[in-house]
Amino acid sequence: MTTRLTLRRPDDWHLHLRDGAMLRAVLPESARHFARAIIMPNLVPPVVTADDAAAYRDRIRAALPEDADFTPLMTLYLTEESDPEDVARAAETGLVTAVKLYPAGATTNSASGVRDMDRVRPVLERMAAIGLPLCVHGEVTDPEVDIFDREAVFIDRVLDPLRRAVPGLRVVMEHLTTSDGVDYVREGGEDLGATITTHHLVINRNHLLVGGIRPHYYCLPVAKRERHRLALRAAATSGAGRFFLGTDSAPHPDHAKETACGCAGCFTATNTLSILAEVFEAEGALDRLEAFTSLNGPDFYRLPRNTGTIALEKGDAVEYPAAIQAGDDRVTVFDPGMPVHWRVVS
Ligand SMILES: NC(=O)N[C@@H](CC(=O)O)C(=O)O
Ligand SMILES: [Zn+2]
Ligand SMILES: [Zn+2]
Repeated sequence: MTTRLTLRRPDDWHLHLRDGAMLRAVLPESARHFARAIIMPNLVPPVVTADDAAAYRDRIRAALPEDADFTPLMTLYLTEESDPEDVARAAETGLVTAVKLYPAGATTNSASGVRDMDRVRPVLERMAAIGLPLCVHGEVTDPEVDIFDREAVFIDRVLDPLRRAVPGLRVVMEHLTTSDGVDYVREGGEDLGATITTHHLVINRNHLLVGGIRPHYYCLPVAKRERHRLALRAAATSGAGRFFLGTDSAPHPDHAKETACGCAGCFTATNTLSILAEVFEAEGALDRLEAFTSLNGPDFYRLPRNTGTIALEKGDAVEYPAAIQAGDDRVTVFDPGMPVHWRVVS
């Protein structure tokens, strides 16, 4: 029985760090284990221009613990006013690693997102020309479409037409939640990748709704049926190259989640690696964990793999805090609902 696991240092290809006191509270939780992370730009106001991204990167660097070895990979929030020149310059100087598409109204802080895809075509064409990836929150916002179908409908109505209209555009489907998404990525060729979160490998919609509504399991895209969770587990543990970890760790103060209209987002930075090791072990795929956490992502993004390593050991159930404190706010840590036995030891 394997009881020790050494992995190349992992990266998180989808992370929300927020700003201010929240940033200072959550950043060490990611920097402890991850070498790099794609930093989501959905602040209020959003990170739209190269100048915004440089200022946010500097605030993140300033909030890092002194001994941390962590590189934020910045993104720009795509709006209908985004300037192709500004985006291209930000990419060419190495300031940004990707651009993020939020359909307007699809998720937390997406009000400035895109309504009409035709209006962002010049930016997307420029991105295709320089190889700058587009990270996509893949849900339609049409009120007629059932929330459990929004990812599948997005693929048909928006993503597939977009990829045909802008050949060569490199796309990451963020936080996949359906077997439809898994199939589309499998068949999508080398310019299409996908992140999968830790929590979507663990919960289905029953966890959210059975026996009482559980706001800390509410995230977007919302967890789906069990068969979709199983498809995600199969994809993540397959070792297949274009699936990689993006935790989508998305902290909200407890008071904003435990309320009549609660925010979407699960905070998983603290215990993600322990949970993932448990999941991969259960699938008989511990030998493929490194591909998911540490190899496939940099390969897709055409960045060097990390050189350092991280070690996990299996033992008694790991104890981690139920919540962390962010200024005056409490932020509940994702509860996988099962004991996890793998702890990060170095
Ligand atoms: N995933 C979530 O449920 N929430 C994210 C936004 C997002 O990634 O869609 C957040 O910023 O809180
Ligand atoms: Zn999203
Ligand atoms: Zn997110």
